[in-house]
Amino acid sequence: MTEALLTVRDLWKEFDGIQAVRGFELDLYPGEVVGLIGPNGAGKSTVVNLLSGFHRPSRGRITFAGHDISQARPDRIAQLGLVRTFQHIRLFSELTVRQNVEVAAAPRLQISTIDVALRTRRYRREVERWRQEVDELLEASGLMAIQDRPAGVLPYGDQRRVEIIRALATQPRALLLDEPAAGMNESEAAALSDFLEWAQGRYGLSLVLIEHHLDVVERLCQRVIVMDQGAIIVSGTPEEVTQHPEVIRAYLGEAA
Ligand SMILES: Nc1ncnc2c1ncn2[C@@H]1O[C@H](COP(=O)(O)OP(=O)(O)OP(=O)(O)O)[C@@H](O)[C@H]1O
Repeated sequence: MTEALLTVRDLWKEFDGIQAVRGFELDLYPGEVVGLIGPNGAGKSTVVNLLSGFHRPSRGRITFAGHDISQARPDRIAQLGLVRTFQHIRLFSELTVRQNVEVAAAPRLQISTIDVALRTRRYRREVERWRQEVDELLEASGLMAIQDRPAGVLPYGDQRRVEIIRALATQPRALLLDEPAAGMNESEAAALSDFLEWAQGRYGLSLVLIEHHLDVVERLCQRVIVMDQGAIIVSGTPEEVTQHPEVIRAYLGEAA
């Protein structure tokens, strides 16, 4: 049987007496898309912060691709291929859309300073490959037409897409998306779902998706975990969880 890419066991996080995460567990398999939903303050972002090294667990064990990353720093975790996006967008606002993506893809260029100085064949080949990868991401995300606009002036939905393709440009094995469709209307959220579906298939990615748009979750996720007050209350297929009485009470009830 295939091994899980990411495993989380008995994960806890306490902030000044608040138990933000209580005993979270996860097995994320290669190519799997798992949704993480729950009302405000349920602990979803804290889980993503713990998995990506932005917070240290109070207790528990996180393993990614065979490495114990429970105490690892964000840059090390990203290097291993576990990459996250943020609920609050972080872009180089002065740079164009294209430059934002190019910067994210640049660390994977296999060239030395000598290659750069002498413009070797290797240099030209690598730069060509780099441009093609960036083109493909811009094309598939629908951002090619606005590639030369500064990222900071774009509408919110477009900035979110730039943030996601910046994450994809690092060629992660797993992506943690914290509310990628936040602030989007229904058609923008549907377009984002199309793009995420494409990206997931193209790169064989595993995804953990925190999302309040349930239509996005239902469409993309094979499995959904529902949190409330720091703990997992239900997990199952999207159909199972959205019909579960606990979920209707804790989450859908609140939304209604
Ligand atoms: N850095 C922090 N310091 C103190 N308390 C925090 C911190 N981060 C989160 N919390 C608390 O932990 C709990 C869980 O918050 P978290 O942001 O993880 O919830 P969430 O499910 O992501 O909510 P939302 O959907 O509103 O983003 C909340 O009570 C929150 O106030």
